[in-house]
Amino acid sequence: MTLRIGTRGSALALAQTGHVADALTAATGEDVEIVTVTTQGDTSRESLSTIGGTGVFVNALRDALLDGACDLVVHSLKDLPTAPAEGFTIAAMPMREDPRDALCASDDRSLDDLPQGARIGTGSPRRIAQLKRIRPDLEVVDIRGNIDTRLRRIDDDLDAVVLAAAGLTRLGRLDAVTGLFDLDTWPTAPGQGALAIECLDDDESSIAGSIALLDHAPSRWQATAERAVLRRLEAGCSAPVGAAAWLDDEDLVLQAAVYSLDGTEMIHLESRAEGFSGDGHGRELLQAADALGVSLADELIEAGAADLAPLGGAA
Ligand SMILES: NCc1[nH]cc(CCC(=O)O)c1CC(=O)O
Repeated sequence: MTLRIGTRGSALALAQTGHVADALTAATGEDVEIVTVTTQGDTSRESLSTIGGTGVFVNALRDALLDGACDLVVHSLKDLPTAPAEGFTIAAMPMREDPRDALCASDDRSLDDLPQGARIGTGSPRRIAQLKRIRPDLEVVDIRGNIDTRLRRIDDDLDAVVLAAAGLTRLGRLDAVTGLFDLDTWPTAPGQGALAIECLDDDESSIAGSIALLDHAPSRWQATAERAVLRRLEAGCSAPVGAAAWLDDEDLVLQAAVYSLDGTEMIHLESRAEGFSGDGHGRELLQAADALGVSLADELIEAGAADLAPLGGAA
């Protein structure tokens, strides 16, 4: 049997899918083929919000599954809406890459080294709020496009850009990183650095079982807790919300923050749950991770999170 993996055609998507293909070959011994799915988001010159937000990428890959053009697809988890999709299942979340954000600046500068009024590029409301909080003097410039396009702006018209360390790692561009933000002061997008391998939710098929060999339980616990925060807040991927979970011995620690768009206000809370041990892939720990995220989101709302920023809405 040949397993066909559907992917977007961007350099990052192809790099991610290449890793998954190698891991799948190693784990199953099956032949693996990569099918590039061109999406309207890749070909259109219109802004993403005009053609339906980041959901266009996800939907095009799911259509390829429904059409039988491929057997599984690879998503960046942070770009996947938190609402469960009927008929599809996330059969694996492989071991997560570094979830931190990275600063990429000219002349090897850290954030502290940047001169007054330096121009720094990011289009993410969360990153804008986090930057303004620490360096209100900076001029934040809204940038879009793929990672290489963004990196090229450094030394061109910008002093620095903020990007996910995971994407830079996967593209072999860690050389561009001049600083990394600590998760406990700079929580990132829920699920950042993690991949979701999705297939049709079909009991008759053995594909989900093959894919499940790539699942990494601790990564799934972390991502599940983080995404539960976003889901419970009814927030989209563009809301100024950060969440970070990690294991401290057998405790799952979860921190989450909601920011006002100008960065002047923040609610940042932490919670933890016990008993996350072994490599258990069972439902129970996933439910506990989800419950941890839900209760932390409730505490955020209780503390006034919904008054700080618009949480809902698409990118
Ligand atoms: N929103 C775009 C996007 N989706 C996934 C990544 C990076 C890889 C990841 O977080 O898994 C990026 C780029 C970025 O935010 O720098």
